[in-house]
Amino acid sequence: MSHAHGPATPVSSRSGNALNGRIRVPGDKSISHRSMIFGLLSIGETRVEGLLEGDDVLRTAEACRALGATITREAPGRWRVKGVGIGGLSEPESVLDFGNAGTGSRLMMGVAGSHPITTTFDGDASLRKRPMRRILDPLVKMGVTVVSEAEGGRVPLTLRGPKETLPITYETPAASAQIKSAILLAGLNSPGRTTVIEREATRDHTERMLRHFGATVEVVPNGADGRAITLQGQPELRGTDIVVPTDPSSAAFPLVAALITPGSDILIEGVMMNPLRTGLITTLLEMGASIERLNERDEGGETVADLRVRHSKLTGVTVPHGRAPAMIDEYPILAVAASFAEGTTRMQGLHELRVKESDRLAAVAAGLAEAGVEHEIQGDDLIVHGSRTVRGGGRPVATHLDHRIAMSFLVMGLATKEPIAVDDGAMIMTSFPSFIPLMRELGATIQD
Ligand SMILES: O=C(O)C1=C[C@@H](OP(=O)(O)O)[C@@H](O)[C@H](O)C1
Ligand SMILES: C=C(OP(=O)(O)O)C(=O)O
Repeated sequence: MSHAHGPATPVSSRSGNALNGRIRVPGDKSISHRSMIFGLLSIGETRVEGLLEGDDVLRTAEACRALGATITREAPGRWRVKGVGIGGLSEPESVLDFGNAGTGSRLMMGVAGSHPITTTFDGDASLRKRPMRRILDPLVKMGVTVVSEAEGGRVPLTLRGPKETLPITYETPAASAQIKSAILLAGLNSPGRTTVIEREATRDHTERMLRHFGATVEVVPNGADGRAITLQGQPELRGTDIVVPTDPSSAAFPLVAALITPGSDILIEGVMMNPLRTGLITTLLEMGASIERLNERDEGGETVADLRVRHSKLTGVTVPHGRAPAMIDEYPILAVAASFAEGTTRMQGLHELRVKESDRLAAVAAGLAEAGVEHEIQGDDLIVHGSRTVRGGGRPVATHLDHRIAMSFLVMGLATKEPIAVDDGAMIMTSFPSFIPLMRELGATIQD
């Protein structure tokens, strides 16, 4: 598998073996990005175990270096970050290139934008299409100047931070942990209290890590599903140890592969079970999946469990919009599971999928069409009419620089009558570099 920015790498998968064995997927991408960022903003040394060494996270590490951190890799997954502390960032000498990474770029806009330096952000063709207004709007309220931006508030864009960042109270316009986190990270370099109000709770890794590094954060409920998060600005963050739990969004691929491949019985070790990340498991259990949570324990401040997953007869369900934040990255792979379920699965309210690495609603629908799966898009709902046997075949699925589209359809091909090809597997490097070897270890037939 080539580097994420090399030439397109076609990959295909075919059915054959049942999946068996025991694997551990890499560290969580959200926590890995944040480990580098909090390391940069701390005084002293942060030691990280289990860092995801995917392209997205490596870009964030590079950006943290450009802003003054000293970062060393001691062994696979074991990294050290010597920080400069809040207020101590230096102006980068060149453009910060975030590649494919929405999380890295958006969180770092909050970090760098809140410092009196000028910083330019850029990325690949996918990142250049993604909306950044959602981050720029609150940052402008905090006193940040948008020196330049590509049309429609996109990268490449340049920010200049104010002498003193203003604290704000801000209700996020979309259920997005990236918006919330960018504001809270900017609030770190502001003298007052910064409050983010979310109508629906999103992943809380930033809040947890703020506390872990010594900041004071108050979280109060807001309505039935929301939260108000208040940060006291200008704390002294102290470097600390982080053990990165494994990524449930990566575990989702072998998990669904085992559910749809007859005869399969696998164990995925130590998967993070943060309740704001387990919407896919909730949904699959409702569909009749055999997933056992074994040996629950604490790792690095998060509950983790070993998941035993067996081939299962799935049934279609309705997935309410309110569950979307807890499984936002898992809809492509859920659509694959739904293709093999008896009956109809209706996934409601997926507008945020349109602004990911690709328009995931459109990309999933196009892939399902190639594989002969009946489906519809109604407004922001994706409806999949499943069947216990799925044809597969068709032309190579267009992945549009989107790792999750690539991995989802490679998983599908493990259980279809005809093989499935994707036009480019290179982007898998952004979040799950060991995807193909791990799947092969379980017995999957994947060719690149
Ligand atoms: O904060 C994070 O680490 C992430 C938040 C989500 O994005 P949004 O905030 O855009 O929903 C998710 O899709 C992304 O993979 C990681
Ligand atoms: C949406 C994703 O990531 P990001 O926004 O960081 O590019 C993802 O990994 O599915």
